[in-house]
Amino acid sequence: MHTELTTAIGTAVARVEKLTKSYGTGPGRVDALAGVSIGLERGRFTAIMGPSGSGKSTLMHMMAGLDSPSSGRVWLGDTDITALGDSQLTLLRRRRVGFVFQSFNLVPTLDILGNIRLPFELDGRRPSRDEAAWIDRLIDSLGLRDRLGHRPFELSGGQQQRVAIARALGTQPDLVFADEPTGNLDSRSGREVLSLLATASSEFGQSIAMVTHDPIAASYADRIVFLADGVVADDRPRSTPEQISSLMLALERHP
Ligand SMILES: Nc1ncnc2c1ncn2[C@@H]1O[C@H](COP(=O)(O)OP(=O)(O)OP(=O)(O)O)[C@@H](O)[C@H]1O
Repeated sequence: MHTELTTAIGTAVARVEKLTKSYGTGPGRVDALAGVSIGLERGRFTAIMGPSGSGKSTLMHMMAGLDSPSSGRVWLGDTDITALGDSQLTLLRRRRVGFVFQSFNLVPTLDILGNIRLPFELDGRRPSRDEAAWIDRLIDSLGLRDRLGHRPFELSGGQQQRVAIARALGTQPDLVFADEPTGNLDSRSGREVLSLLATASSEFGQSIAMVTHDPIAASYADRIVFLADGVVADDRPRSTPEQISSLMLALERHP
């Protein structure tokens, strides 16, 4: 039993146990998460799906240390992040977590290279030689080489999201959280971004957790965790968009 538990912790890049989050009190109380226990495997691309209001963003915020749960525990690697204070959480997010948002969240006054290097700047250090080589490789594989001196507003949405991906992958974080990363993109740029995320995981072993309600986006993931009403309603290996759509429809009809 003890060995099994140790193994489970060793292979999970992140883990939540009996996680609950409630907003408000009394009759107006909303139980956004009502007892979620899951582990995300290291090096895998996991999608978190579910109808609107099912608790996806809440779960992501708890796992990324952006908000604290009402009860339960969250581990990133073997760090119990529910035990950390604000300044420790800030450092953890900066060093061990990467973020890709629907709205790109690039800094408009910095050029593309400045945006990609921002996590290092915030950490008060320059990339090491190996990290600089890795960033260089990302710049080429994301097709950003001839854009480095441009500002974000000069780039298309798809290009901006590629910058955000380079920024998130640059520090080789334990886990990259992607929140509806294709929500603001046309379908072609969206597919490109999804392929890049899938490649980051399959080729470079980057662990990724993506929140989405798009079955096509979720079909790029190795695993799909379905939430409904704040609990895990289903948990599937890689599936087709059609299979994912019918599961979503069933959840929306019979939550
Ligand atoms: N700050 C808050 N105050 C009150 N209620 C909240 C707050 N944040 C979320 N909720 C509620 O918690 C529940 C889960 O919200 P959450 O944003 O996690 O869902 P979601 O699955 O991400 O939805 P969507 O797909 O629409 O973004 C919803 O009922 C929501 O209204």
